[in-house]
Amino acid sequence: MAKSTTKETPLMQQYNTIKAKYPGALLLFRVGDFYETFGEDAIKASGILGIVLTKRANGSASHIELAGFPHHSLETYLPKLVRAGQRVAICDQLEDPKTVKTIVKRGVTELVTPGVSYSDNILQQKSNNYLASLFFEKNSAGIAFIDISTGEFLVAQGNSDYIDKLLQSFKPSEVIFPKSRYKEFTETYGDRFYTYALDEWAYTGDYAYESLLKHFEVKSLKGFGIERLSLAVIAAGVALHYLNETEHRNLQHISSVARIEEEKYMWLDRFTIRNLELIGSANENAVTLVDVLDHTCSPMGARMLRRWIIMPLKERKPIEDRLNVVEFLLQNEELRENLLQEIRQIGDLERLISKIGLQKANPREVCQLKKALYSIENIKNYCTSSSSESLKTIGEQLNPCVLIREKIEKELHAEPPVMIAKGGVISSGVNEELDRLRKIAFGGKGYLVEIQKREAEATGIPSLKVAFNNVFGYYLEVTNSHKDKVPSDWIRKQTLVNAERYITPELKEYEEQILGAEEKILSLETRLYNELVYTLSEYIKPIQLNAQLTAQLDVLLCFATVATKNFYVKPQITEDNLLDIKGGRHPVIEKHLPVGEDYITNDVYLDNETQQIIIITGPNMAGKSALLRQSGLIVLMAQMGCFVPAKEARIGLVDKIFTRVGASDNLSSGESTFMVEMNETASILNNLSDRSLILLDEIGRGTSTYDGISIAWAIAEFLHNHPTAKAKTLFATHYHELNELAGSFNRIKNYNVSVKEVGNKVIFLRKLVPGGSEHSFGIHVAKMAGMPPKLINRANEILKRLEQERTGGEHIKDSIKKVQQQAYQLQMFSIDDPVLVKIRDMLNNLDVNTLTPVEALMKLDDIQRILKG
Ligand SMILES: Nc1ncnc2c1ncn2[C@@H]1O[C@H](COP(=O)(O)OP(=O)(O)OP(=O)(O)O)[C@@H](O)[C@H]1O
Repeated sequence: MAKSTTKETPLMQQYNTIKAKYPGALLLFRVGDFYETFGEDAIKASGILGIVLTKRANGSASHIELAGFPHHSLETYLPKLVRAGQRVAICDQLEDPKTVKTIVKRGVTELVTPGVSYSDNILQQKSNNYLASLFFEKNSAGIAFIDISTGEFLVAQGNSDYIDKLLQSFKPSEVIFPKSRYKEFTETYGDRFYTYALDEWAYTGDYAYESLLKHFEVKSLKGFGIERLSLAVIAAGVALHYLNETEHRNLQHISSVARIEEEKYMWLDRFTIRNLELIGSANENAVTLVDVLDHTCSPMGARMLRRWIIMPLKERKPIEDRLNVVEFLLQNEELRENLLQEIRQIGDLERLISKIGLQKANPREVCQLKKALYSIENIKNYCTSSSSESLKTIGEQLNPCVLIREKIEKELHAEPPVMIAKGGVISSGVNEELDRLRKIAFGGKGYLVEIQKREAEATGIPSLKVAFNNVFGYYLEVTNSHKDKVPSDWIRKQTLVNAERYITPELKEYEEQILGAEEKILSLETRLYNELVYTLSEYIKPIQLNAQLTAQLDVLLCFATVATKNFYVKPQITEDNLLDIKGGRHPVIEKHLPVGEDYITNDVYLDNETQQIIIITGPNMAGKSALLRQSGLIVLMAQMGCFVPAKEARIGLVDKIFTRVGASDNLSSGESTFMVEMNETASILNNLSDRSLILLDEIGRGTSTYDGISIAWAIAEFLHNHPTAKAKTLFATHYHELNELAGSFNRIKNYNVSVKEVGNKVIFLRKLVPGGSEHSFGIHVAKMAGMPPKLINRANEILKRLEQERTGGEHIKDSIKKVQQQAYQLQMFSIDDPVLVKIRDMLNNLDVNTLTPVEALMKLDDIQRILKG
């Protein structure tokens, strides 16, 4: 902003005072019918919104940048600013400009940030929009998640692994923490979150505790079960403090706070969430599990489905309850259809009731609430009259809130406008004064005709006319021929060529009434409407419960739908320590195979006694990763309460799923990805339990072959010999050397994903069969990738040679040297071809002993490029 050298205008003084109160926020400053931005804000806003940037004088010797848009476009522009990562303070005029002579009072009415927003245009319908508040001490941290658009408020406390996992699962749109902890935060949790750091003073136990007591109007937090979580309480208190700071004061819809009950949910570490591609993927275009499963028909259901996916259960009873309802719904198609039809009518009841709490609901939304409550009543009837105990329980808890439904029905116009200013919101018969004013304002014509008729008769002027103009309002017009009949108390206002215009006290009084009536109607309707919304806000809790139960039903119905669509079966949940999947499929890959290809089903059996660890070898592209992931997904789906893609599945409850995928060297990142891989693997080994499922995909491939084999070997051995936790493990690897493990450890078994060699070709059978596999077929994959035939032939020769040498007990290094020496004699490397000389030199310079498979492939790629010129 250009510095002012002279006195600022009063408007800019007011602007600067307000701007200073909201550091870091872009201030939208209401001036008349526009929201204006100034200085740096204007530069930013014009860039993000593509609106014109102008300059205007600010005092006599300076200028300031300016960009603005009409106030009614706020809903269009605000989301763009917030999505671009801006915190936006909306500054409104707090009094009617018509009623004040000096500068109108202004103040910020809302500070919208990525994590604190309830506008439909900013929020994604199917995802929650969480603000995470984090407070950490040395080894542990407290976290609170708040979604102001739905009223959810959750807290947890634990070590950084747990907090990290929660951040990955809940994907908050914004994370707040104490200012001094910025470095620590990014070091521990990464730099991918939108963050905002707050002053330290808010982070005190007493202040936070008091804020919570005050908000919930309680004497202690015992009722919420969070009293002892001192760090989480601080995080939660600061979350409320932040909402207050962002000018969100009507928070009755945040009606309770709950602890995330760690002991109820399966532990999915962050790699599992990412690697199994549950609700998102590094690759934006990838299809994820939620894309396949989501057949919900309400936004609340869609959001709940996402929560169920990232938080599968680990207690048998609630899982079976869900599965039984899905089974019941599957068997009762008519009920299913009826329920679906009603849920579709309900809309986003959860966010709607939040808006009522925030006093931001518009008349049409209140009308929608009424419709939703009718559907709730129908759902209640369907559920209570069904023969499923679980559905009956849901039905009994649903509350159609008949009293308020009737109140809305009676007081609100059946089809109200979105904006209250349009009028016609409150029905007639609700308020006598409103009815009277409406009669005056809208019944005017009849009244005027009556006056005209009466006066015409009284004066004997048949051509008497009542009309209106802007100069002196309503008047009576008399043609010159009748002028003499005009009564003496009429006041002449205008003389025309052929006529004269008069006003009377009666007309004047009537006119004032009409003009005042419209304004009065608007303010009366607004008052009555606000009173109605206020009454509704007393029903937040039962309506939130309705929303939650409907969402639950929606997800269960969705599970029934996908089960029929995708031929899933009901899994058997047991307390045994085994996994027995027959004919399992990958729920996502099976939906996206090329036309004509079928997904090959596979059996996987694991237990803690005989077959705890399976080493899966097989060529590249055989389907090892798919098999690992499908096993993880089937367990996860079963414990969500969903049917599974298999012929049969017996799932002994799993408490944690860990996934690790060997790092593919990321040369550009500069960090040792192998080191990262080892760190991550170490964290699994420290958190094992007897009911854990571990999926290891090519662990160790990020280093040289022998290192890799040794580490993979040691990990398998460790898992097998762990004194307390016989974690079930699927271990996919390229190293067939690991097949030797089965000889020494009785619970390690070898399997391979089979292929058939026909002549020089490999056909992928994709069946998991007992026994190890002989070789990797990596060269075959190189051929499929289109490498030159000469090169492929040579690679085959080298391979054969190496295998022969190794079976003769020779060291791999020596074998490679021999192969290199022989290379000179081969025709392919005829010395005078400069291209081939270059390739020869490249190969000679390779240190095969430390070469990783990825580097080898990259070298092959280089060679191919050289050959192609
Ligand atoms: N059971 C199956 N039925 C049909 N197609 C499958 C099956 N399993 C895998 N595929 C297909 O094969 C492709 C390769 O599978 P996957 O990535 O699991 O192989 P991989 O053995 O892990 O290979 P690499 O060792 O190269 O990582 C998959 O993308 C999928 O399209």
